Parts: sequence; structure tokens; C-alpha cells
Amino acid sequence: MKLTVAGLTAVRGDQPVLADLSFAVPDRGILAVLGPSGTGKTTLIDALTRQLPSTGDCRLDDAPIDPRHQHLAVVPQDYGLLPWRTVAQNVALPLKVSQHHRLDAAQHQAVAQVMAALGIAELAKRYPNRLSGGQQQRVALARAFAQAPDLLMLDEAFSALDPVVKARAYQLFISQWQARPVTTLLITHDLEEALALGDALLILHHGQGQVQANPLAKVPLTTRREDARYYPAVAALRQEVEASWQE
Ligand SMILES: Nc1ncnc2c1ncn2[C@@H]1O[C@H](COP(=O)(O)OP(=O)(O)OP(=O)(O)O)[C@@H](O)[C@H]1O
Repeated sequence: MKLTVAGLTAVRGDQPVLADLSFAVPDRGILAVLGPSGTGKTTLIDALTRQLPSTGDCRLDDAPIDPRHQHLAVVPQDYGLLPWRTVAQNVALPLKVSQHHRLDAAQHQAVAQVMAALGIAELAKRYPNRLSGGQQQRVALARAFAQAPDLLMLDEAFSALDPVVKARAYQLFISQWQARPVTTLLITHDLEEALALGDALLILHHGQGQVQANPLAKVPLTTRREDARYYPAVAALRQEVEASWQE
């Protein structure tokens, strides 16, 4: 589904955080939203999911965004897993909430498939607080993909991982996303992550920003992260990001 955000304005306390922000993400596109801490990245997700009052017009295809009618999946930085539920129960939870009943056979199969693809099938009966950070992150990704969302939002979902685990997590995310492509907002403060995963970039600054092409958009997702450092356009973009964050 195409995401269209027009004139989105949101206030925290008495402070305007998003100021007339407009952008679009094509169906099955991945937009990386970049900004340093405190620029309003989480506020953007809270406004889209209607957890924070906002003004503006936000649509999926032609319909105004409404979590009651569309499936919006968020992977937060702390993964948001319920510690008193097993891994399998955590992955299945949004399906149960949206269906108000037990999972049917097809849903069971979808949950099992996603867990197997993300390498967490053998953790099904474990509890989240007994897992490593990388394992918890995969459970959160599985929970998001299992619900076949209309819009996927990742809020610094890779930030807490160490470099080795992170590289593996990117690969798993890419393979899962390619199996189940979905319109995605990837919120991050990491330019390399934005370049590695985004089709396009939006650099948030004072609550506003323009979508710009990812200079690596034509490089396959699977090798892009390795290639990033060789592109002169990436060095220019890095300078632009650093300059805007210092203002
Ligand atoms: N509950 C709140 N009440 C008042 N102000 C808030 C609240 N939550 C966030 N803010 C302020 O709103 C601004 C944007 O916060 P937000 O969490 O959206 O930024 P962010 O880019 O996601 O940052 P981070 O990467 O640190 O999570 C910040 O100035 C923050 O201090």
C-alpha cells in the first residue's frame, strides 16, 4: 500500500516536534527516516499509529490511517516483548488481538514459517528475558512479519545490537522482507543502516524533511552494506547529514 503523509504536525508538551511534514512511500517501498536523538522519529510513529494527537492527512492508499482498520506493525528499539508470554505466544499475539479468537491453521502455519525463517523455531517455548538481545530482536521481527502488516515501522530496531549480530540481523530482515515485501518506514540515526536498507531517505531536521533518493538504490540489498563506502555520493550525503545535525 502507498503511504502518503501530508502536512503532519505534532506537538509534545508545548514543543512542536513535527512541523507540516509531508512525504510519500510507494507500495512496498522502504523509506529510511534519519535524524539524531530528539528530532521526532518516535513522534512520527506515535502520530501515525494515533497514539499521539496530530494534525495532517495520513493515508494508506486512499484510506486515512486508522489502526482499527489497517494492520500497523511497529518494532520498537526495546522490542516490546511481553516477558510473561513465551516466544511463540509473543509472535502470535497481534494475530490473536486482531482476530479475537484462537489462531486458525493458516495462521499457525504463518507463525511457524516466519519463526523458522528467522531461526527462532527452537526458542518457541522460551521466555524473552532468557534470550540474547539478538534473539529478542528476531522475535520482534517475526511478530511484525507474521501479522502481514499493511505498514511496517522499525524504530531503531537494530540499534541495540552489537556489530556482528547486527550484520546477521540485517541479512535476516532482508530475506524476510523479500519473501513478504511491505511498505516500510525504517527509523534510524545510522546513515549506513539507512543506505543499506532504504530505497529512499528522509533526513528529519526541525520537524521537516524532503525525501531524497538513496545513491545506492540500484545496488542489490544483499551486498549494499559492503559497497556503501566506495560511492562518492555517500561521502557527500554523510557531510550533509553531519552538517544538518550540528545546527
Ligand atoms: N512524553 C513526552 N512529553 C514531552 N516531550 C516529549 C515526550 N516524548 C518526547 N518528547 C520530546 O519530543 C522531542 C522528540 O522526541 P522523539 O522521541 O520523537 O525523538 P527521537 O528522534 O525518536 O529521539 P530518540 O532517537 O532519542 O528516541 C524531543 O525533544 C523530546 O524531548
